[in-house]
Amino acid sequence: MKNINPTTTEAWKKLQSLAEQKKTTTIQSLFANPSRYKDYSIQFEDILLDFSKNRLDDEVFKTLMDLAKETELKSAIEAMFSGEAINQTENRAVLHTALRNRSNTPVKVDGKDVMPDVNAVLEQMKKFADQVSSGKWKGYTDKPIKSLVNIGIGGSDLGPVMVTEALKPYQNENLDIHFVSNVDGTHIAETLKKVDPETTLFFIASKTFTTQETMTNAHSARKWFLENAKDEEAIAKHFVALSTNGEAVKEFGIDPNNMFAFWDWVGGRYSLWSAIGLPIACAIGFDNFEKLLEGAHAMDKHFRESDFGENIPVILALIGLWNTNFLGAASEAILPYDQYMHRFAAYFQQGNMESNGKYVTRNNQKVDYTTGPIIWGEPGTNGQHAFYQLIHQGTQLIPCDFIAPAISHNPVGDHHVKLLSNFFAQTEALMNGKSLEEVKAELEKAGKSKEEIEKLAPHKVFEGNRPTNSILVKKIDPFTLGALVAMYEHKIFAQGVIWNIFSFDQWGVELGKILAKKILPELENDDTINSHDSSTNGLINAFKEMRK
Ligand SMILES: O=P(O)(O)OC[C@H]1O[C@H](O)[C@H](O)[C@@H](O)[C@@H]1O
Repeated sequence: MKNINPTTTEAWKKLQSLAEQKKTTTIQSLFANPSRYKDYSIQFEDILLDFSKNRLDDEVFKTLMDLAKETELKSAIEAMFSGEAINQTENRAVLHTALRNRSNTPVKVDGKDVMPDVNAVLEQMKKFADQVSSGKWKGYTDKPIKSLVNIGIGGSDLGPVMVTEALKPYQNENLDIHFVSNVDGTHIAETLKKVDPETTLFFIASKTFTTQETMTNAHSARKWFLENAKDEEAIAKHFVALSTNGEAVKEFGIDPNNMFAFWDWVGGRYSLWSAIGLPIACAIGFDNFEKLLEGAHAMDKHFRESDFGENIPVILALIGLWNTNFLGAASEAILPYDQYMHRFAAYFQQGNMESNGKYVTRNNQKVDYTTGPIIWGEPGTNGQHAFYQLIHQGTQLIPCDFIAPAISHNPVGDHHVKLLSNFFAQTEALMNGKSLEEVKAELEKAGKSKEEIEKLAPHKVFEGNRPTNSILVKKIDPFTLGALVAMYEHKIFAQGVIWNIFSFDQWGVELGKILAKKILPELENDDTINSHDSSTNGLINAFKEMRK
C-alpha cells in the first residue's frame, strides 16, 4: 500500500473549498432535483442504501470519488484481498475475506494457499456444531448439551454476541447461550448460576490465549466445573478452545482435538467468520452460519469488483470522510430499528474505533487531519427517548445510519409499522427540521399569546440539514446480516486507506494492560504504595484502606 498524505491530493483541496462554498446549501434544497433519490440510492441483494439525505451534490460526490482514486484505494483493496502483508506494524496479511471465500479461489500468504486450511477448520466446525445441535455431543453424565458459554473478550466476544443476538430467531430451541467477557467476577458468577455443569459446553475464545480477562474467567469456569465433575477427564467433553495458540491451549488442558484453529492473518475484531464463530454455528446451526459467510462473500465481491460510484462500502466510507474531515463531525451514530440488533453498534465500536482510532500515518508521522470518528448508538426507538434530542438540536453534527428490516421476525399487531413510521420520520425530520415561521404559526394556531410565542418559539425550532443514511433491508436473516457486517468492515478499511493509517493493529490498547500488570501485585499486599504519582498512590492506598 502506498503512502499518500490525503491532504496533499487535488481532491482534498477541492473538497475543502467545496465545503466552504456550499456551506449554505441545504440537503432539502438538493431535492429540487427530481431524480435525487434515484441517483443517490443503491440496491444490493436485499439491501437498499439511500444516501440522498446527505450534504452532498454531484460535484462533491465526484470529487470524493477522485479522492479515492488519488489515494489509490483500488490497489489497496487488491492488496488486502490478495494477501499482501498490509498490516505492516505486525507484518501480517489481513484475510478475513478468505474465511468466507465461498468461491474457493486460491488465496496465497507467502506463496501458500490458505483455502485448504480454512476449509478444513470449517469442516471440523460443521461436524462439531452438528453434534452439539443434534444432541449427539454428550456431557460427562451422558446428557446432551443444553448451555453454551463463550468466554472471550473484544473480538472474541463481541462478534459472537452481536450475531447470536441479531439472529436469535434462528437459534436452536434446545440450546441457550451465554457470554462471559468482563474480568469482574460478577460476570462469570452470575452466568454459572444459570447453567448446569453436566450440560454446559465452554468455548474458550482467545486469539492469543493469553488475554488476562479470558484466562481468568476460563480458569474459574474450569475450577467450578471440576468441583462438580471431580474428574479431569471430563474436561474434554465440556471445554473447547478457539485460538491461534496451540501451545497455550494444550497447557490449559484442552484436548487438541477440541481446538479450532485460526491464523495470525485474522484480526480479533474481524474474527467472527473464523473458529471464533463456532458458538454461532452451534447456536443457529452450521447451515445458517454458512449463509452468514455467503452474505459477507457477496459483499466482498461487490466491494472488490464494483466501480466506486456504485460501490456501497466505498460510498459509505467517502460520505463518512466528507462529514468528518470537511463538515466537522466528530462522531457517527449507528441506529438499528431492530431489537435483535441491539449489540450492532457496540460491535462496530470496536470495529471502527480500534481500527481507525490512530494518529500516526503509514509514513510514521503525526496526522494533521481528523481520523476515525467516535461510534455509538442504540436501537430505535429507545434512542429517540434518550439521546435524539442532541442529534436534533445539539451543537454537534452527528451523521446517523438508520437501519431497518421491512419484514419483522415478530409480526405482532401493528408494532412493525409503528416502528418503521419512526424510522422514516426521523430522517425526514433531521433533514427538513422546522423553521421559526412554522413554529410560530403552530403556536398561534394553538391559541398561545404573543408573549408565550416569543418565549417558546426559539426552543421549538429544528435547524434540520442533519445528514443521514438509510439502510432498509428485506429481513435480518443470516445472509443479509453477513453482507451488512462486511459492508461496514470494508467501509472502515477504505477510510483507513484514505486516512493513510494502519487499520489492522491496535497498539493503543497495550499501555493500560502493562500498567495493570504492574499494579496487580501492589494490590495483593498490605504495604503503603508510593511508586506512582500522588493521585494513583492515593487511590490505591484508599482502596486498600476501604477493604480493611
Ligand atoms: O482474542 P484475544 O487474543 O483474547 O484478544 C481479545 C481482544 O483483546 C485485545 O486487547 C485487542 O484489543 C482486541 O482486538 C482483541 O479482540
